[in-house]
Amino acid sequence: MGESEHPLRLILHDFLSQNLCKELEFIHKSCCTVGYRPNVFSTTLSHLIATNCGHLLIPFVSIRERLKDKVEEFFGCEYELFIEFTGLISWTKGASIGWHSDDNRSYLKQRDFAAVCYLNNHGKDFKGGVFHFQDGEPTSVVPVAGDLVIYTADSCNIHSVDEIIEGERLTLTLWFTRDSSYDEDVKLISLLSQTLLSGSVDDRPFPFLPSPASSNMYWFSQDQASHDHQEGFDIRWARIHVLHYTFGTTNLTINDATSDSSFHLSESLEKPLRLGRQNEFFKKEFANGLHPLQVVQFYCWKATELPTVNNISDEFGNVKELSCSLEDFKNDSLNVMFLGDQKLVLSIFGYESSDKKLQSSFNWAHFSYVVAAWEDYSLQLRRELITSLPHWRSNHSIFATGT
Ligand SMILES: O=C(O)CCC(=O)C(=O)O
Ligand SMILES: [Fe+2]
Repeated sequence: MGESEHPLRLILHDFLSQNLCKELEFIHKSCCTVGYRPNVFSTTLSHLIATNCGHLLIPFVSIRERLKDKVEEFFGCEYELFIEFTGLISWTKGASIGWHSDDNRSYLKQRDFAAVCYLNNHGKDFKGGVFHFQDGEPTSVVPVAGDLVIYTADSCNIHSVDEIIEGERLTLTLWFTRDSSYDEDVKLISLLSQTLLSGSVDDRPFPFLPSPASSNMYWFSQDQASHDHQEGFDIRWARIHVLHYTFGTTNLTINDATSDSSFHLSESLEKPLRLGRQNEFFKKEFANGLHPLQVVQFYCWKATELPTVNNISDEFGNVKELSCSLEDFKNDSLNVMFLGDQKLVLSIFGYESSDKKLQSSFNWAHFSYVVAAWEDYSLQLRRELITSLPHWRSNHSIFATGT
C-alpha cells in the first residue's frame, strides 16, 4: 500500500502485544455494561472509575499515549491532540454498522481522528465483523488481535462493519480532537479525584473491590426499546454461566425466586454471594456479583501461566477444604441463581467460550491461587494509581509516570 496515496488512513500490524489484548479483554469481560447500539457492550474509563475500578485505568495509560503519538505523527499534526473518548467495545451476534463517518452527528463534530485496535481475531473468536472503507485502499480490514487502524473522522473515511455472525468482536476504540474542551483526561482526573480523595478508602483491607452500577446497566435484552425485562439476561451472570459457573445466594426471598422475575433478581448481585461450579461452591463469600466475575475472568486471562496443582503451596489449601456441595449449605438455604434466558445467553456469549483446556484443569485449589493472584494484581495497580494521580492532577493529563 502506498501510504502517500492514502494519507488519510493507516493500518499497522502488531501494534499491541498479545498480553495487553488479553488484559483488556479481561477488563471488558469483568466490567462491561450494555452499549449504545443493539447487541453491543462497552466499558468506558469513567464507568471503571464509577464502579471503584479506577485502578483498571492503569493498563490503558501507555497505550493511550502511544496511540496519540502515532496519530499526531502520521497526520503531521502541528497542534496537540486531545483524547476525546477511550473505550472497550464488543459487538455480538446481530450487531453491525452501515456506511458512516465518525463525526456524522452534531454532537460528534469535535471528533477529528479515530483509532481502532483489534483485541481478538476474526475467524477464531468471531465470524463476520469485517471492516470496510467505501473508497480507496485498503477496501477491507480483517480484524487480527494487536492490529491498529487509524483514520480521519470526516467524510473522507466513510466506513462500515459487517454484521457479526457468531462470537464477540472486541476493540479498543479512541477518538481524538483538537478541541481542548472535549479532553477526556480532564474529566477522568476530576472523577478520580472525587472518588479517591474522598475519605479513607484505603483503610479497607480490599480497597479495590468492584462496586456495581445500577442493575439496568447490566440487563441485556434483544429489543432494548421495549423495556421488557422478562426477555433478556444479566450480563454479569451470563458471563459466568457460559464458563460453567453459577452464583449462589442466601439473600433470596421466595417471591424473588420465581422464574419470571429475573430482572428483579439481578439486584441480589449487589449483595454478598457465592460462586459455584458443578454443584460445588467455593467456601469464601464474595462482596457482590462483579467480584467473582473479575476473578473468573482473571483466571481465563492467566490460565495458561498457572502453576500445576502440585506446585501450589499448602497455603491455598486442598480442594476439600475450599469447597462445599450445595447440600452442605442446606442450613443457610443457599439458592442457585438463574438470571435470564439461557438460550439467549448462549446465542450472544456462548460461541467457543467453553475453553476445553480450562475446563479440564479446573479445581478449587487453582481457583484459590487465582483469587490471591488477582488480589495482588489489583493492589499493585491501585498503588500505581494512587502515586500517579497527584502528577496527573498537576499536569491535567494522564501519562505514564514511571512509578
Ligand atoms: O470496530 C470497528 O472496526 C469500527 C467501529 C466503528 O465504525 C464505530 O464505532 O464508529
Ligand atoms: Fe465508525
